[in-house]
Amino acid sequence: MPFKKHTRIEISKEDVKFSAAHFTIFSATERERLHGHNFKVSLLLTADVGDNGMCFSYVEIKKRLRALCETLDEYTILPNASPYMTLEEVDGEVLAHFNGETLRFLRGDTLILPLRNTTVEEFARYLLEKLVEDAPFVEGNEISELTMQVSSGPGQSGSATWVRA
Ligand SMILES: Nc1nc2c(c(=O)[nH]1)N=C([C@H](O)[C@H](O)COP(=O)(O)OP(=O)(O)OP(=O)(O)O)CN2
Repeated sequence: MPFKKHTRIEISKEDVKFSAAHFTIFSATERERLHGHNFKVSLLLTADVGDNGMCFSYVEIKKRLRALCETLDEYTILPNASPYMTLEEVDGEVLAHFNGETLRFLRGDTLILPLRNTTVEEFARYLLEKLVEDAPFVEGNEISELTMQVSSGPGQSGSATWVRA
């Protein structure tokens, strides 16, 4: 029976992470208070194994994951696609309007991302989409599946998966 051999590479290193402040919005009227996490980022990758017994050096993956984490590190992260909150930038501040109140943040401390919420599942989707944008990396290494996982603490995480069509 014909079959194709794949290998799975997992990168799950303590220093592949980003520290950020956020608050999860649960409904039009309910949210958490602002708080922070060290969000840990892991990647599970499926690719073909070459005749040299390797798919490709996972150093390349770690380099990209660390670079992606650096873009999110040490910010208050706000979603600009929330169904319940609107953002506006005024005089060097970001004003977040939610449920009749306004939260104010210094623009320089804030990262506004195309997310619906600042949840682990949305962070995972965002980071996966950023990684897959690197077509030479994905195409060049015959990667067939990628699963990006983001954890807000031990025992809780969200993930997003991309499968080659
Ligand atoms: N589906 C999701 N639900 C929740 C998320 C999320 O990202 N996706 N996030 C939160 C909160 O932001 C919070 O940071 C995590 O919730 P909490 O359980 O309070 O986290 P702790 O690290 O304090 O875990 P403990 O079990 O309380 O130690 C909520 N929901």
